[in-house]
Amino acid sequence: MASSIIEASQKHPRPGDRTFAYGTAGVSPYRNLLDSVVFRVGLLAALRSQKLNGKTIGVMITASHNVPEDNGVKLVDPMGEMLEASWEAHATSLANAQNDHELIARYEHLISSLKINASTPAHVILAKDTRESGPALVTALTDALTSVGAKYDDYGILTTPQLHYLVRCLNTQHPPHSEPYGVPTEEGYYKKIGGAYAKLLQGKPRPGPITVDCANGVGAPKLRALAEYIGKDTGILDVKIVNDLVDQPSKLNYQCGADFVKTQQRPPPASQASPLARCASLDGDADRLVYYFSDSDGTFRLLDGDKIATLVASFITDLVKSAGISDLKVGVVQTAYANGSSTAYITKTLGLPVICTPTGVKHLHHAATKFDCGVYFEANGHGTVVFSHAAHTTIASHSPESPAQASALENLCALINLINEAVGDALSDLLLVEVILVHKGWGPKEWDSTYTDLPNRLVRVEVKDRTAFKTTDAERKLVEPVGVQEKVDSLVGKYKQGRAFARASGTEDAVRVYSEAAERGEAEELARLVADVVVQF
Ligand SMILES: CC(=O)N[C@H]1[C@@H](OP(=O)(O)O)O[C@H](CO)[C@@H](O)[C@@H]1O
Ligand SMILES: [Mg+2]
Repeated sequence: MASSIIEASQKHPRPGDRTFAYGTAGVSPYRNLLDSVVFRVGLLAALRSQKLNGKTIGVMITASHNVPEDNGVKLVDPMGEMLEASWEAHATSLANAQNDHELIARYEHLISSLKINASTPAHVILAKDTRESGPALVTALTDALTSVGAKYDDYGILTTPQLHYLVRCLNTQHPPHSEPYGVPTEEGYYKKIGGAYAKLLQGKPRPGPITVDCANGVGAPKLRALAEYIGKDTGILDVKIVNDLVDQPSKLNYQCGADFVKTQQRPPPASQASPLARCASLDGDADRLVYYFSDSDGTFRLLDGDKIATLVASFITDLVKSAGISDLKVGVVQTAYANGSSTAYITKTLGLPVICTPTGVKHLHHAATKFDCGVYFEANGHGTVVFSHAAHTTIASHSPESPAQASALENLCALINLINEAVGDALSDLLLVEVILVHKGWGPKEWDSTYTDLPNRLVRVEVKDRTAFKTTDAERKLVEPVGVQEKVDSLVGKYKQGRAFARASGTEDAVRVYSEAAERGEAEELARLVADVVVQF
């Protein structure tokens, strides 16, 4: 084994003195440096599969919303979740081995310390987004898998959530799973969520046209395929796709996409919709979604992950109640970046519990499993709903006592099929929002008016050493460097409805400062002052 790994690894040498880290979004984003990392992540994927008795592990090659020249890689665990946190360090360890000798030593150390039976057959599935560097990185990955004798299936170009879906389907085909999550094919994905969407819209008015900005990425062909599956003639998914230049890789995420819209607080130039028309943007690998529209007076209105979370949580709460089910706990999970107004709306108006976790969907996902119906979204539009085992069995075995309850129950079952429980999924979330707006009889303005966002500001601060910034309380308070938090607190105290925090980014070499206040000018000022404090330290 060692000799075949070395022989393959020699084709994917480690570049100079770079240090890689497996973090919030896998190893990402890196430019031209990822070949050896992907090779080594491939070795780890096979080990992960062997450790879990041959369960299928996913490898996705993408750098999401980042610039086209970057790329990244992440692993998907058997139920479609992010790689278990304790294994991130193993990925980092293999990625940073200085030479092949050290690589083999670390690989063999993992086998012995994790008690892996090296003769267990491994199975890995892989996919990539539309980046130009994708095919070469797939070669690095498959070279690694071949060198350790792992079986693999290459699914070509997919959205990140489609790969998560496939992993979950493949690992739920047999007992102890009572039924497979779905058919493990791309078509099976469209059939499952498209079918649930059509069911939820039966007898309802059509949603009307929606403009979807696909960030010039993989979302464009996949949304088109989904719309085709749902059927043009049914007229229930009338999408106008913009930013679909998939054959021009340099356009990926350029002046478009969910991250552009959220951070710039403006529509992508290519998305020209009339006032009050629904618009949405996906990111480069289609796991984030934001909505927006322009008001009658032309003002841009953003409906971000917080607005999606509140919409979904309120709909599920109503549906559970209408179905006559009383013992399911619905809750929402957010991060510190959630707008304070959304948190107040969830607790006070919707009467639901909220959990705040550190940034990164793996934290949110995990916390959401504490509820029967756990709705989680990052403000940037990445999120989904997870249903507990109890929720699945209660809903499946519930006997309705009236036609109204029966219809609510049917909708609840269809809703579960519409939602991608494995991971936040822009295509599934898009259909989900469309369904809810139809059921509520709302346009984007009614949805937007549920609560008013507090003016806020997010700034990126360059510092010498971001690791000096250590936080507690779901990243809302700094414990190091000592003394910074007191300064932040005294600034925040001066602003009406003021809130601010600073934390080291997990994906970029910077500290992020977030602020909110009652007035726009105050939020801006607060962010600036907190950023000054950060720079001083
Ligand atoms: C403020 C913000 O949007 N942070 C993003 C960003 O994390 P940072 O740790 O802030 O760099 O990238 C993560 C991965 O995509 C995403 O989960 C997170 O929400
Ligand atoms: Mg993404």
